[in-house]
Amino acid sequence: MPLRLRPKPAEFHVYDTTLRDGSQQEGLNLSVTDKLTIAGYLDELGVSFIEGGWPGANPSDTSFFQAMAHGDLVLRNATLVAFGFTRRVGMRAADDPLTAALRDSGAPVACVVAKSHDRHVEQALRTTLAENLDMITDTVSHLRAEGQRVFVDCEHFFNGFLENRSYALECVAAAAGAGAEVVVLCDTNGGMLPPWVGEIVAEVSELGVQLGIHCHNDTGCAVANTLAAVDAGAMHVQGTVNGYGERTGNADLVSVVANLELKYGWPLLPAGALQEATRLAHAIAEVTNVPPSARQPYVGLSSFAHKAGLHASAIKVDPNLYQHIDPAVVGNDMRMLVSDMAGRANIQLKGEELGFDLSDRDLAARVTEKVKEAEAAGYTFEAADASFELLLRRELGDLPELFTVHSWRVFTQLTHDQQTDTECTVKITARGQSQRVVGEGNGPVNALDHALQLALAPAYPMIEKLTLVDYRVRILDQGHGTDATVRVLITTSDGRRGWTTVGVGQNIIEASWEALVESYVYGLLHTDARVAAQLASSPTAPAQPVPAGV
Ligand SMILES: CC(=O)SCCNC(=O)CCNC(=O)[C@H](O)C(C)(C)COP(=O)(O)OP(=O)(O)OC[C@H]1O[C@@H](n2cnc3c(N)ncnc32)[C@H](O)[C@@H]1OP(=O)(O)O
Ligand SMILES: CC(=O)C(=O)O
Repeated sequence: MPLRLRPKPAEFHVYDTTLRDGSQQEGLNLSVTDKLTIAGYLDELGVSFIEGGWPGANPSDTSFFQAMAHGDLVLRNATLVAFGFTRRVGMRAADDPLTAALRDSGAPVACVVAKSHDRHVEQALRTTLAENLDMITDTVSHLRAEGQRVFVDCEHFFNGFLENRSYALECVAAAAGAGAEVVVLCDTNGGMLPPWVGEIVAEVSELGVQLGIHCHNDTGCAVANTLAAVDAGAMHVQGTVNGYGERTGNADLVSVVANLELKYGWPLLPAGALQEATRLAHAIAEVTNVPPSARQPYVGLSSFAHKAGLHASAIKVDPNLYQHIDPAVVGNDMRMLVSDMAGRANIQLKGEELGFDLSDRDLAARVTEKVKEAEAAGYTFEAADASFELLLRRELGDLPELFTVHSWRVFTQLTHDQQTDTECTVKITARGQSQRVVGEGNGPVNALDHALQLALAPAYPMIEKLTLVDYRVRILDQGHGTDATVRVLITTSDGRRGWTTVGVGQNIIEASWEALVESYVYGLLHTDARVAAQLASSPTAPAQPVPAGV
């Protein structure tokens, strides 16, 4: 059925405010270097405008604009924007130091935030409605006369429109009349819903002014509200990468753009740039140090992860049966999850992903059964791809015995000087060499890890390159207190990539040991040249082994 879609306007702006509104998010703090790095990524993504911050408001924003003017980063796609507010009450724009900071920022565009809600003018600015209109006109005219392009963000526009429609419209008209290229209608408190935004934007469009939209996500509708505004005539969308921003954040610009490119069919970014969206969104998250949400639309780790057996069985026939787009279009990947909800198809597809042929229905059914039994006992393979591969290899008879553990023991004591020290003894045979080794550590897992490494190093010297990088414990049967069953997930790295293994037990040390041993077995299989050669000569060797990542 053909859907109603607005044709792309002749001019359309993708405006990013990650560096300004995004950095208003609680816990998100950017240095000048961070800002330059993020600006580089945004430019690579190909947004039309990058709002760099508020020059004059704080030293790091001022320095950022100085660094940009100095050529520390040269933008290839985007135009830099400096953000600020209208001149102060009772001043001339030409005399206001913050207007001067905008003018002198070196940015070709200034985005000026203006009050457009009468109550805000009277209560927050504590001035008259007429003075606020003059502040808008004076500031925009001054900056235009000084040669800057000007956009105006009308703060609290939607609430203002609902309370005093004619005044809100007067603010838009004043901005446009003074030379603002785009007047951006802001849902500053984020309380709007798509039908309201659509209706109001359509009505404001009648002024014949180029309109933009800036939405916050307080109703969970920031992206939907942005699209409603676009449908009603907006030609400029503001948002932030990963939806960063004040309170619940801003419209996620990647979702907005992906929707417009892929659903509306509007080319907005340079050719090929959307395919970099997942990489760039994650790279930006690395700089902001805010863990990316796995469930983020389009670019999240789970955006194309399939868990349910029914889904996988259809995906085996055609991935599009359970996906709204091809993940590659946004640079993401389909992932098959293995869990107790898996059917044969999940296991076959996951096996294929790892390079194993599980087309044999009986074999796939056997592995599925094993997975379900293990998951019922508390194991989880969704988060532990490496343990799933080992389970698969065991079932295929394709797991050589790399070492035999005869015994292990852990001993923690409080010393006379009130320190605890922990010692672990393991007895292991590896490549025909039997050893009894003692490892020390600051706790039992650390000591087990040291002892295991020491015991394996003579037979497998490369084991020293493997490091435990993450350790997570979870109680499975809450309410059992200290005799509960626990699940341990361990992530190990060889310096280039990581993998996760799982152990389960009523004894936390036993569960840790299991996960630890699995992590070293997996590590040796994938990093020790002699083990790899041994595997390659095995009759059930996978066609092209693909290491599982974390
Ligand atoms: C909706 C938004 O998110 S807009 C972006 C908001 N971002 C920020 O506020 C971050 C950067 N802000 C700052 O560093 C500071 O607030 C500054 C430098 C801008 C101003 O600092 P101060 O001079 O100490 O003022 P303060 O922050 O306490 O109050 C804001 C002042 O601006 C006035 N003001 C608010 N909006 C506007 C506006 N659109 N135009 C002109 N003046 C305004 C307020 O009435 C208040 O005036 P007052 O000092 O006479 O009370
Ligand atoms: C301008 C802005 O950030 C807002 O109104 O939310």
